[in-house]
Amino acid sequence: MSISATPPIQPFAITFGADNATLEPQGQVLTRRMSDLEGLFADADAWARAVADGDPVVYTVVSSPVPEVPRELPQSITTIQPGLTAGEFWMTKGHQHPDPQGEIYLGLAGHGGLLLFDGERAEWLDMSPGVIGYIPPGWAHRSVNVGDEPYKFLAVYPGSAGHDYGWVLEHGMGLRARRAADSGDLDLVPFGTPAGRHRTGKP
Ligand SMILES: O=P(O)(O)OC[C@H]1O[C@H](O)[C@H](O)[C@@H](O)[C@@H]1O
Repeated sequence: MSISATPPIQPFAITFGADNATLEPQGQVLTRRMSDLEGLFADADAWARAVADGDPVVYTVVSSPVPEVPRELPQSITTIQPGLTAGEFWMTKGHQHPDPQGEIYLGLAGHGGLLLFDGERAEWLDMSPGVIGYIPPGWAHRSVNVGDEPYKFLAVYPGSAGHDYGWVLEHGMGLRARRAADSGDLDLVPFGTPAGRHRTGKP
């Protein structure tokens, strides 16, 4: 069942399906394909090839029926597929809240990271099942799947926070999450690092 409640909302329970990270009742479902992530990966040519080569689903966001309106507290479960685009881990678009308000994430499955950027400082929170990541007001945030399985997390956020995607296109996110070619480990590199290069300048 997919519904979207209208305020005033009556108290209700949502059943969380742990196996597939489902919500019942369920609200909107958002699907983001590679073509929706234009301008976000360091290697624009690799991004364009991935779009041409099937335009894969990178992540989905399943919301509860609680709407994004002032004073409500919507929730959603995001599932990011595992993948790499020219060595850069698949990720969400990332956004800033136009109305600076906090948000919490809870890791549910897989291995991910929460990249936070306030315009000057960047922080990385390692996310796995059971970890709560806190996003303070004023920090843009992007989630990244750094594992080989789908990374799933629950988000709870103020309904009036909003999503500013232009901020990330303008300011970047401070860091990029890459898979090191030699070790296969997570390598966080400065945001402006050319695609295919490491912090040390190695090819
Ligand atoms: O909005 P994106 O940057 O694409 O991130 C995907 C989603 O992540 C979390 O679930 C947020 O709470 C959602 O509001 C957001 O839509």
